[in-house]
Amino acid sequence: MTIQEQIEAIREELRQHNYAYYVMDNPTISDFEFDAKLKQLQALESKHPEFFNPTSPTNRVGGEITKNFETVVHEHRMYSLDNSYSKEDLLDWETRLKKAIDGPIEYTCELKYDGASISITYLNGKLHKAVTRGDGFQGDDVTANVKTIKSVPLQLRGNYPEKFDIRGEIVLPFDGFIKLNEARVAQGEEPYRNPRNTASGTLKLQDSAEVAKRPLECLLYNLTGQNLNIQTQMESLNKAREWGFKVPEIAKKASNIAQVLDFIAYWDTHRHQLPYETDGVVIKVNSLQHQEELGYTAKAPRWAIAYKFKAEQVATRLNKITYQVGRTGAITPVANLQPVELAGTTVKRASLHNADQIEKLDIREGDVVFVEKGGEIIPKIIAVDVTQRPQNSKPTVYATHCPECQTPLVRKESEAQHYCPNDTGCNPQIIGRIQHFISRKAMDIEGLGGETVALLVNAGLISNYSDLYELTIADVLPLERMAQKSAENLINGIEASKHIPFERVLFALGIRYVGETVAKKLANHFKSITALKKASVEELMAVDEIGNRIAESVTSFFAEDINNNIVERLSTFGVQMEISAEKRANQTNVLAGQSFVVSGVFYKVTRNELKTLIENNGGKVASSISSKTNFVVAGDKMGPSKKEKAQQLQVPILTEDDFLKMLP
Ligand SMILES: NC(=O)c1ccc[n+]([C@@H]2O[C@H](COP(=O)([O-])OP(=O)(O)OC[C@H]3O[C@@H](n4cnc5c(N)ncnc54)[C@H](O)[C@@H]3O)[C@@H](O)[C@H]2O)c1
Ligand SMILES: [Zn+2]
Repeated sequence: MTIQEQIEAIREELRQHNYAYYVMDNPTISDFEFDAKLKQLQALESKHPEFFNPTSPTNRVGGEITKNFETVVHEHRMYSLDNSYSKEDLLDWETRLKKAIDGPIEYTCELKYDGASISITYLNGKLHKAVTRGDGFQGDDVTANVKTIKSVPLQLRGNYPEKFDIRGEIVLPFDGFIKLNEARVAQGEEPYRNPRNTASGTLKLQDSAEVAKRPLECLLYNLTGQNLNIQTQMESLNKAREWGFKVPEIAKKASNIAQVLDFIAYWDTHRHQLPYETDGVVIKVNSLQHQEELGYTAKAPRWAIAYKFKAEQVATRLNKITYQVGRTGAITPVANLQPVELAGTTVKRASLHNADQIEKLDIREGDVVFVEKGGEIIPKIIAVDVTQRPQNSKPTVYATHCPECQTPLVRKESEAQHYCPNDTGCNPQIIGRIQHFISRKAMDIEGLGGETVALLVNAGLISNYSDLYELTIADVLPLERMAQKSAENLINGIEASKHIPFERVLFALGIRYVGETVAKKLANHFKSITALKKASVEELMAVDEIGNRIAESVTSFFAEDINNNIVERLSTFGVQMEISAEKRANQTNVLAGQSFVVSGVFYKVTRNELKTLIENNGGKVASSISSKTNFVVAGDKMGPSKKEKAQQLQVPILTEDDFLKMLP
């Protein structure tokens, strides 16, 4: 390969990774590997300036726009940041600054929040538009989604300029990320990999109601605009905070690189106590006058630099690989480690994901492994120190049988995970399913906890959730730590759950891939378990947002006699197996197959009521106008760009009254 071909090959590879990372939110290599490749390219390009190309990943912001949202051109470009990894890098930067600026330079140090960049325009104190960074020149209009974030003000306070852009990072704090993943795992889905990609993926969901359920945060760090009458970066942070934005109080002024290094050293360890992910420090020249003099390169401001924290790593011994069985029978391999301190916690276990991962890294029991806590919450093994491998070491043979019930494991062709197929006879699956059934978002049975479920199963009192409804006080009294009062509470709690609405019962059944939202959709569409049971894969897939995977999972659930028997028993005990008469009275299918976009301010009903009306009558609500939109319901103050788009695509525009007449 010639040097030119080599350069082109790395450029192409990096473009692919940029696409996977920014557009698909599903990177296939680690950031560390990505940065190393980018550095390699930078080195080659600077040695061979004759092969300069303005579209090289070294000269461009990595993101792209998608086709799912309206494209908006940024009035002020959005840049990336140059990276530094050492004191030397920072001193080099300072030297470059001093060549351009006379006199003392003041810095601000801020944390580098790890999420997705956003630019929000405010007009006369009102949120006007929120746009992703995209390729830096233009991005996706995700206003509807950003408006669901509670910490983003829709109306500002105090003395704000008439027009400005504010930039920041949309992040998903750790606790929200963990809860989201617990819910996914409980539904038999693969957990999300890290908060950053999840935040970015959430921002690009089409359904803003779904976005509203995820606890995103928006942390702001930059004001951009004309005549803002602000002199320094520090002042802009303070102003933004006054106007009502969420601006972390962590930022600090520094008058030299030594003070910058103190800030870095402090946060390198203390950042682990923050509720959200950070991956470095951003150092900016404080004076906006100086910033203007320094300007920008093709990709980044010269007046700022990011210092990246090293992901913390330690070496420790892997004592044993064990296998866990989840509620849905999914098998997760777990590395049991020699306990070791990492990023402020003691790590004893690390996730091994699946068989492919173990094979790829050739991870073996007895190996010394490198464990990293990067973007992921659960530490992971990134490499094996083969030089320390014991002489008698043998490659890992992945479990062939369920560790709990000894049934041979199965693996579907397109899936990475192995499963124990013995769903009715495998203890953790039996217990897990009942635990899911009684959980807060499902049947919410008061007085019954996960541990008691395990006790009941192990005592042979129940073997599936329908058995709960036959329990008596006398049955449960002999259990460990069970008194008369708690036994009564338990039985009353089970009795009360007979009033839980059908959509939650459907979720409680624990059909794989049928989470809360899907259960609601299916319940509203089919209205009863009898109708749902009869539905074919095609009929299921005709429901909005129900794909093949869910449809097949539902039909195979009802193909099992044992499941039908359990459902039948629940029904005879009085558990709700259809939507309530009251709900049914408010529902029709007159808008079936029609897609609506709602825009503006309404008088007879609120915007949310309008959306509910559309959905209850079988219609679909979308957030942006496309060729698939059947009607736009326009209230007062509908945005001019929406109006234009509707006219351009010849989508009929209805008034509030026009729409209400469509309903029975
Ligand atoms: N694994 C992969 O395949 C892959 C692919 C592409 C990019 N990446 C990773 O993405 C990163 C590069 O992405 P990038 O171009 O967005 O650069 P970046 O994330 O390193 O830095 C720029 C961004 O930092 C953000 N930021 C956070 N806090 C800030 C603050 N206080 N002040 C100013 N900006 C702040 C801004 O959104 C800004 O756009 C690298 O870490 C790279 O490893 C990974
Ligand atoms: Zn099993």
